[in-house]
Amino acid sequence: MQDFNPYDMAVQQFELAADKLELSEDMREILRKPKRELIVNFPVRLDNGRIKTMTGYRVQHNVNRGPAKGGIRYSPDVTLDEVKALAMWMTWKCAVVGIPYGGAKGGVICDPKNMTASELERLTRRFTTEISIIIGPHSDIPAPDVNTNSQVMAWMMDTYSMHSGFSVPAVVTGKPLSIGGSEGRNEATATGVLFTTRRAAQRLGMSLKGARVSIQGFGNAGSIAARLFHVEGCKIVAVSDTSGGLYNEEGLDPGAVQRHKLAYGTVATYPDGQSISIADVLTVPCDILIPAATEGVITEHNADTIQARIIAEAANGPTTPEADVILFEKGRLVIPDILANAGGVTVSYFEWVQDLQSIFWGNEEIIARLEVIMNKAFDAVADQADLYHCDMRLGANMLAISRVSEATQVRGIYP
Ligand SMILES: NC(=O)C1=CN([C@@H]2O[C@H](COP(=O)(O)OP(=O)(O)OC[C@H]3O[C@@H](n4cnc5c(N)ncnc54)[C@H](O)[C@@H]3O)[C@@H](O)[C@H]2O)C=CC1
Ligand SMILES: O=C(O)CCC(=O)C(=O)O
Repeated sequence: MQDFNPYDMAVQQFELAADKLELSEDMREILRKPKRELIVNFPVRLDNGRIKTMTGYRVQHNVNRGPAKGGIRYSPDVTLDEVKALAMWMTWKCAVVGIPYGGAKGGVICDPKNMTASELERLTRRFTTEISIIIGPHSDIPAPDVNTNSQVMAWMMDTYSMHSGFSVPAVVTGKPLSIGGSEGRNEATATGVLFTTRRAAQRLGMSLKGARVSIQGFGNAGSIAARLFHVEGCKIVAVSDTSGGLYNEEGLDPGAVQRHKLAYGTVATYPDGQSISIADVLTVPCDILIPAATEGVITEHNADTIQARIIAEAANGPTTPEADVILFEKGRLVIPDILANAGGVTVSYFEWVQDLQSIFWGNEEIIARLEVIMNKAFDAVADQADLYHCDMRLGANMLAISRVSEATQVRGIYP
């Protein structure tokens, strides 16, 4: 894993699709690099009175189909190349589900688990000020990602609004409902994973009732997926977080596991299951695997041992191109990240539209609209994959890249 570079991987995936599309070298030159990369170093006062200089990034990959859109992550592991990869994947994701955005992503190198709420608030407010030169409701709209949540979005919205002199709710999505957030956004990523998995299961003639599900990562995407798949009738046989994994072939109660995590900080010590390693969660006997943590976890070293029939990528970039080849040869159906987890950004789009109009929709309407978009995108990607006899990642990337390339072409390139 030492040499793993998410941006190299994203470019490799891009070139595979560009080759298949016979995309011109000129167009590749435009699409392969991010449009803007902002690096900010900024001081944050810690609770002990000391100042720590933090480094953060905001990268806008492409804005030809609309304003840049994408989450902000807080983690000690954030790098510029990771943010560049995530921004590129956002461009393809928005194109594949047909919402009018380009792609962006942001991140701050920090250790949020060892920071107090007031330190995180000061960090967020200062970071927002630093990147306010490129974000805005019509230019670049952040959202939550790893280790950020609706409270962080509220601080971002408030800080941006303080500088504007009036409230600008549409500058971020994933906000609390009380300040212009949307019904359904918190559950949206996992809901989209469920909708696309349902569609995949239908294609395979597989029932979700009683299907065994293993989930890596138990945060926003993973824990809510556990709940929704459980309600769907699936058996959640394994879960994990950074402290370890847990397996129970009879099925875990996601609500009880979540309460345990809230009380003890991890799922790994939940008593009603057998402790397994973080790596084993990917390879336990199951029908559906949901990587919902981080990049580069399914590689040529473990792809062969994955038993799931469907791999629904809630996480961004969990599977390397080498692993994709193995999984395809073994007949595993991978629902690629830019499709499987696009429910999050789709409901973010609904939130932004509602904020701009100051008219708000009910949860039922949100879910119904989301299902239409996810099903349509799934079918388009599956048809593309069938047509080109390739896996769904290549199908999704081809579809997305052709849409972005068409928008770029039609807008014209200044000589
Ligand atoms: N939150 C959202 O709306 C969206 C999130 N995603 C992606 O989903 C993934 C998870 O994001 P969130 O759930 O929002 O983050 P989160 O911060 O709420 O949860 C992340 C979870 O992953 C666990 N984790 C991290 N590294 C791990 C590892 N190596 N092995 C096992 N567990 C590990 C953490 O302990 C935590 O439980 C990320 O790839 C993110 O980019 C994608 C689309 C939207
Ligand atoms: O909701 C959004 O705008 C973006 C969420 C995100 O960062 C992602 O889809 O990876």
